[in-house]
Amino acid sequence: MKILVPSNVPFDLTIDVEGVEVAPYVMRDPVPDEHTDAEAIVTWASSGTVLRDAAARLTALRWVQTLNAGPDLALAAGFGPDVTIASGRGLHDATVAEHTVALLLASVRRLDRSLDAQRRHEWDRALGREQVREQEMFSLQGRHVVVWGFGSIAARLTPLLTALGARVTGVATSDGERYGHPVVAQERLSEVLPGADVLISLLPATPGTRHALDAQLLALLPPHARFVNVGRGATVDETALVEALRSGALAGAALDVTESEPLPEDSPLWDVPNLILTPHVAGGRPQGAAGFVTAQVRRWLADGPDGLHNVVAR
Ligand SMILES: NC(=O)C1=CN([C@@H]2O[C@H](COP(=O)(O)OP(=O)(O)OC[C@H]3O[C@@H](n4cnc5c(N)ncnc54)[C@H](O)[C@@H]3O)[C@@H](O)[C@H]2O)C=CC1
Ligand SMILES: O=C(O)C(=O)CO
Repeated sequence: MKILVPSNVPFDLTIDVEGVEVAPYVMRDPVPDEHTDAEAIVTWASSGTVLRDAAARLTALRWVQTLNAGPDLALAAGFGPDVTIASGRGLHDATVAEHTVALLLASVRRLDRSLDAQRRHEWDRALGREQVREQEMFSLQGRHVVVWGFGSIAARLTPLLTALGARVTGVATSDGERYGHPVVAQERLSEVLPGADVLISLLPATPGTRHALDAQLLALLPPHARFVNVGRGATVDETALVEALRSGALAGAALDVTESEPLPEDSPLWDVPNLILTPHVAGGRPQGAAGFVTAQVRRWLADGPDGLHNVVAR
């Protein structure tokens, strides 16, 4: 079996399995002609162009292993029906969960205002006084946090939130349990949101989640609430979000992801005062990628597509 593995990633991706030829390629460049007979390819944060090139030229391809938790780019690349796509679900749980907590605390403690004041060399005690106003700053102790798109990352995030004293309601595609946590179906979101202090979205980008958070749902959140998005930007109607933040219908938001990335220079999101932005950095590098891919290769050799974990398309 021949598997294409990127040679220019800043983490260990050594795959050493008997009977497997590892063919290196440079991520962001087209796959070299001598390796277009590969049966499998490992990708990480690859651009759509490279993935589409692979989809068009790798005629023997049967398996795409992305190291991203979100499979959206690989799914959109147009791989044929004989190609199994598996995601890197689980490889980013710790970093994304911690970044989510960082964004949430930054928003509820109005860290953005303190940092602005620091840059101006101002000791802004008004912030301390505003702490007593519910709208501005609050503690997570006893608060209700709704986590929408409850999966692997949410399972890692939940104990961090409960350690801060928050109560977590998970929302998924159907009622039941995910990773040992009870979850409610997305149809019940409108019942849950009026009692939420925080809404965190970890929704993947799928045709069904486009602009899932719209003006109607935003209007259900109480005015002191915060919204944090670490899933995908396309799941939010950004025009409605900006309107809710500017009108005071929503006290604050923190986003690691936006519908267009990089965020266009003329986007209104840059200048909304109660909005914190980080440039899609929650995930960073996958943790334990070499061990994960090696295990996936062994599963593939033993059972083919049926053996793979994290299959998102087949
Ligand atoms: N900002 C960043 O750097 C990163 C962002 N991500 C994003 O986080 C997402 C989640 O990652 P994981 O937890 O690993 O994925 P996961 O697949 O374990 O969990 C996603 C959950 O969302 C649920 N879901 C899908 N559509 C839904 C809907 N309409 N309503 C309610 N629930 C719905 C799924 O059933 C699943 O339980 C990824 O798809 C990716 O877009 C992931 C890693 C890094
Ligand atoms: O893994 C993902 O899906 C990410 O967004 C990381 O960049």
